[in-house]
Parts: sequence; structure tokens; C-alpha cells
Amino acid sequence: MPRFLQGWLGDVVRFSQQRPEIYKVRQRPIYSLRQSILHIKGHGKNPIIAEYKRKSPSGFNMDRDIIEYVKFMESNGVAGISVLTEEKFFGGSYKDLEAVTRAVRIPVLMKDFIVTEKQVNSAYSLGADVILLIVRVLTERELVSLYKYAKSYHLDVIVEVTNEEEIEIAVRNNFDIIGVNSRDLASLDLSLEKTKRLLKLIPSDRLKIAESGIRSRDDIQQLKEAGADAFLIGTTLMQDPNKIKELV
Ligand SMILES: O=P(O)(O)OC[C@@H](O)[C@@H](O)c1c[nH]c2ccccc12
Repeated sequence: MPRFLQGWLGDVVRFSQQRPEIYKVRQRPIYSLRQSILHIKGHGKNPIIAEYKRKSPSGFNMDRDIIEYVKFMESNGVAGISVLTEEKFFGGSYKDLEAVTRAVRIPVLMKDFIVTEKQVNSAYSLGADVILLIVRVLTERELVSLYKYAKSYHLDVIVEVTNEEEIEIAVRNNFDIIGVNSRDLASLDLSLEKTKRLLKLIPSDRLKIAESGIRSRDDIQQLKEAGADAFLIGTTLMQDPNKIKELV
């Protein structure tokens, strides 16, 4: 049973537990997010994961052609695409994910509140290459179990943290890709300063992804200096996709 959660987080987890499973024979090879990030970094560019989302509990609301957006991002050399598939609070869908995995040949992250193996099965079936496991909503036992289950499909897993205690859990379980979310999912508070501090607590042998609130090249530069290897950006790029040209 996931952690006891109140408010919208509790709702989204209960909703996710009921999510119907998609079972299809996967048609798509698996693209490695780790390799994509290291390749782009090796060429002196910023590895950016461009996110497609229609809305969020923090008040974001926007619609734009999903395939046009992801193809534009792919053509501008992003390391990967993140697709919100959570329906209730983010306006996402599995249909969006499948359309994107059919359209691009770079790593695709299924961005959702994964709390069941059914959701991992759906991610794999729909062609996703990466899933997100959020420490804030899972017990440590569930986290380890779902991580191993996803790795059995050879998927990459981003384990998301927002404080020191959660970093401790991620580090001691040897999770290899750690995302630091500048937005606290419970309070919705946003702080890049907190993220810069947290990034320094993560060992350099882990791949580190800074998530949320990134608006400029300067934000990227400061997060990079704090140890981030890659940058997950949604709002800034959904509002103005051309910004990718100055950020990548
Ligand atoms: O729109 P922003 O501030 O660039 O944030 C993108 C992404 O980091 C954010 O949507 C996110 C990070 N972790 C999540 C977990 C669930 C849902 C959403 C998220």
C-alpha cells in the first residue's frame, strides 16, 4: 500500500491504483535515456528532456499539437521526451503516450504516478523507454519492488526525490538515475535553490536530472554547476517551444 497521503496526492494515487492495464505486444526498440544524456553531454550540449503536459495542479493550462511539439523537440536535439499520462490532474492519457512513441526515435518517459505493476506493463506495451518512480508516494519496499520490475523489462527508471530523506533512500538502494524535483508535490512550493543544495548530496556515479521550474540558460548553468547532468523542462517549452534553441 503506498504511503498515507492527503489532499490531491492521495487522490491521484488512489486514481492510479484503479488505472486499467494496457497490454500490447511492444513494437518499438528500447532507447536508452542514459546513453542519450551522456552522448549529448559528450558533445558539449545540454541534455534536455522536453515535457508535454496540458495542465497541472500548480495552475498550468495549455493545449498544443502534441506530435508537432515532440517532433520539433526531437529535431532540436533533446535527450528525450516526457509525456504526462496522468488523466485526472494533468489531462494526460495513454493515447498521448502511444502517439508519441510512434512518432519519435528518442527516449520517451511515461510521466505518471506509478504505484502498480500494471502501470509498468502499460508503459512497456505503449513503447515508453523510461518510467518515473516518486519516492514521496511509495514505501521503500514498493519502490525497490517496482524498480526491479521495471528493470526486468530493461526500462530506465528515474527515481524522483525532493528532500534529504528521500535522497538517502535513493542512494542506499543504488538507483542509478535520480531526478530532483524543485517542486514539492504536496505543497506545490517551487525552489531551485533547494535543488542546487540537494544535487550536491547525490554521489557523482548516479545520473542526476533537475526537474521543474527551469526557465533559462542561466538556470541550467547554475544547476549544472551544482551537479545536474540533465534537465526536465515542461512549462517553459510548452509556452514557447522555440526556447529550446537557446537552452539545448
Ligand atoms: O513545468 P515544469 O516546471 O518545467 O516542470 C516539469 C516537470 O518537472 C513536472 O511536470 C514534474 C516533475 N515531476 C513530476 C511528477 C508528476 C507530475 C509532474 C511532474
